[in-house]
Amino acid sequence: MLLVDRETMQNIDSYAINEIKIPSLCLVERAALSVMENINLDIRHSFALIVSCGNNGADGLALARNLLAISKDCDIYIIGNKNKASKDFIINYNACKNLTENIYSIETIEDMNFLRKNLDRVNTIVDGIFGTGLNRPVSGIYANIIDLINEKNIYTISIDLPSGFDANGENNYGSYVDSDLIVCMQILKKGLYEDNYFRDKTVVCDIGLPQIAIEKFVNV
Ligand SMILES: NC(=O)C1=CN([C@@H]2O[C@H](COP(=O)(O)OP(=O)(O)OC[C@H]3O[C@@H](n4cnc5c(N)ncnc54)[C@H](OP(=O)(O)O)[C@@H]3O)[C@@H](O)[C@H]2O)[C@H](O)CC1
Ligand SMILES: [K+]
Repeated sequence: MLLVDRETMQNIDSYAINEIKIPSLCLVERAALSVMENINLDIRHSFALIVSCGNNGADGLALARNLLAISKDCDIYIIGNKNKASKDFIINYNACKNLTENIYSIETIEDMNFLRKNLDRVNTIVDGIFGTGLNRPVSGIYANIIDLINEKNIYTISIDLPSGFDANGENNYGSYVDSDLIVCMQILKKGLYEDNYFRDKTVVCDIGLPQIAIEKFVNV
């Protein structure tokens, strides 16, 4: 079984993008579509996509775009500073803005109260807050939102990793999303494998990272 830690996954991603010249946006699109393939669209019609502004969030917004394209009901909640957003996030955000008005920034207590109420409209939450970029304990509004997701007991899908969970399984960063399904990109992250509570909920999906990029950093 092929496993990677956070740093190795980041090396593979960046080698594929910077050396092999695979457009990052294509990987994000594949990631989004791989999540979509794992959603039962016959029963899931209403979604809350909760994202922050990195590429885990970009995957979430690309998924929102694809769900909106087939007329699914999507509320998009954004945490963090959009001025620091990744370019793949911004591209997908601009498209989402043209497809729905239901996009909300979550910054204040009032925003949190709105989120608490509005989440009851949906039967599916998509967690695109943190993936392999998580590198320190989760605090403030991020921790509050993760706790709220868990309180709600709504079916929740995490993109790549449950937000707040350390990809390496070494650090306790505080709150993490207690997801029902984890759609992990390309290679199983070590932390997910080592704990069968997470492993049993995880599917691993190919997003088109070439074998040559993987073999550069992992003994296959
Ligand atoms: N091109 C690619 O690399 C692809 C990645 N995929 C998906 O993207 C994520 C990884 O994306 P990345 O942008 O590297 O990071 P995250 O989105 O996981 O995190 C975003 C930023 O959040 C900050 N951060 C980290 N820890 C915390 C914390 N505890 N509290 C607040 N903020 C935090 C950090 O930025 P700083 O500058 O603040 O350090 C992160 O950069 C990967 O998991 C995949 O889902 C695509 O799937 C394919 C292409
Ligand atoms: K996530």
